[in-house]
Amino acid sequence: MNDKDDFVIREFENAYSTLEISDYGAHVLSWTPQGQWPVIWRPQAISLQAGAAIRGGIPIVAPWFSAGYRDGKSANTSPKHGTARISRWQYCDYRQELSHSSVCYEYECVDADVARTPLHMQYNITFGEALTVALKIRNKGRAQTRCECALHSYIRVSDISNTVISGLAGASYWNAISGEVNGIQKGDLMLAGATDRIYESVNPIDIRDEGYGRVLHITAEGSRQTVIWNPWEEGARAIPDLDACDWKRFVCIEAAACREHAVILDPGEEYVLSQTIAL
Ligand SMILES: O=P(O)(O)OC[C@H]1O[C@H](O)[C@H](O)[C@@H](O)[C@@H]1O
Repeated sequence: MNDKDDFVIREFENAYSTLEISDYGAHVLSWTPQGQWPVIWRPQAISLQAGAAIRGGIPIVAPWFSAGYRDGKSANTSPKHGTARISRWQYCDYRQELSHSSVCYEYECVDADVARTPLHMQYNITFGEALTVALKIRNKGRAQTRCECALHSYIRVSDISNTVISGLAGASYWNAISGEVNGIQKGDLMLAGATDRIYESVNPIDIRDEGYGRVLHITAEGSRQTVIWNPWEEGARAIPDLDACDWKRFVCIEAAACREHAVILDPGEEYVLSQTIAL
């Protein structure tokens, strides 16, 4: 296989929306409902490089989150956020129905966090009036294993300072920046600085965006936590693929099963994590 095969980008369109997806990482790059601003944010120039993660879109984080987690604390596993987002996935299928279309990818992963048990991953992307991404993970090995995963969606907003995130009120969170363990979300969330929080909540989330005059509804299934991330101005400077003001144009809302809520899979067992984004 040569580099050209690794970096295939596919574009799909139906009566309701358009979708762009890269075989490398099975990475949704953008999703745009007809007549709307894009809902999934992507940088203007996508940088595709073997071994490097694509910025924006929906990175698939698996089979570990961040540097992994073991014995009650962060581990030191590399690459960050697992191998799924920096591997070529097998494009399997495209189907068009009346109300939606779907795309399917598969990936054989041999880098499970514990016991190096092989995992079979299947990823289904369904788009129409809404977008649903569903990651199915099956333990193909003979031993029990654990894995972490997240659907790391970059949600496009007109301006992060005018964006109201609701649905998390009362939830406790781990603040990965300050290290605070039991923060409690008071009311709606409006970001005012670098944010990296893992909420103990799987409640539906609404994103109210005055600039675009719309509310996005985000729901998840199989999820155990919700991660909210934005690097803010200074953090964004350290990220090569972001232009100067890009950080204002997205907030990452991630459906996740990570850290102490990692998924334990017996041989042959399956787990599905999905996220749906609708207007
Ligand atoms: O820059 P990346 O490797 O894509 O990670 C981006 C971010 O992903 C998640 O939201 C994590 O909670 C953050 O700690 C991390 O910085």
